Amino acid sequence: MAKKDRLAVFGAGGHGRVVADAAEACGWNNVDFFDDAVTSTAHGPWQVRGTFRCLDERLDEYAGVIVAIGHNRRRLALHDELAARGAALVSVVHPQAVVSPYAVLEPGTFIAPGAVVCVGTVIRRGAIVNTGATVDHDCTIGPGAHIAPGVAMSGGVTVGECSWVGVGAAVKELVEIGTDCMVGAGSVVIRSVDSGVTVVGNPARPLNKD
Ligand SMILES: CC(=O)SCCNC(=O)CCNC(=O)[C@H](O)C(C)(C)COP(=O)(O)OP(=O)(O)OC[C@H]1O[C@@H](n2cnc3c(N)ncnc32)[C@H](O)[C@@H]1OP(=O)(O)O
Repeated sequence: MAKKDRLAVFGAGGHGRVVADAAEACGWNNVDFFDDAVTSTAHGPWQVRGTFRCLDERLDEYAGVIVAIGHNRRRLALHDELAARGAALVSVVHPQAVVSPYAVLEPGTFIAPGAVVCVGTVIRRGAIVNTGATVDHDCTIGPGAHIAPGVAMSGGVTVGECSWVGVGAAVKELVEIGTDCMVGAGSVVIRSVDSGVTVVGNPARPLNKD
């Protein structure tokens, strides 16, 4: 495998380490972290090279940049800011993910090991399809959305911007999940979900905390 040199990962948390690990597995040489909160320079096998400002000053040194922050809105905002500054935003697809050649991955997406992305599906910028999640045919996963580990998504599902489908959830075909939604862990979504709503359970219903 030809090595690609060098990748900057913004966000030195747990998700960032998963992305760095996958990046090495798919051929990136020299993976560096940047983070505004983490002060230590050693980060497991990797180094934290500085803050967002440091990254901004060194964008020319990186053939690839990806934002790997768990918070969906923040990840998407930083992705867009880096795009405006001319960063070479890339996707990272683990070699043990299966992605149809007839799927579209926009820049800044992360596809984790064991994930499956089927024909006709579009994964918009900054979205995550996490470990072992399956996204079947003709789905649209919105900008900054997160499909958590083990989700089973049927065909033709739409997930809006920055929504989070929780670990192990199942989503019926053609369901539309709005923007900034939260689908609880293990939920079974059989009806569309309005924007901004959290749903849980089987069948999934809005979570009313009153
Ligand atoms: C690599 C990674 O680690 S990726 C991370 C993956 N993690 C996830 O996917 C987490 C998904 N998050 C959840 O499921 C959360 O429980 C949420 C967001 C749905 C709710 O969280 P909170 O707002 O903190 O709700 P809270 O814990 O207070 O629970 C409120 C009520 O909802 C219930 N509830 C919470 N989550 C669920 C769920 N997934 N399914 C069914 N009921 C649930 C609780 O039992 C509680 O009910 P009660 O009032 O009768 O006791």
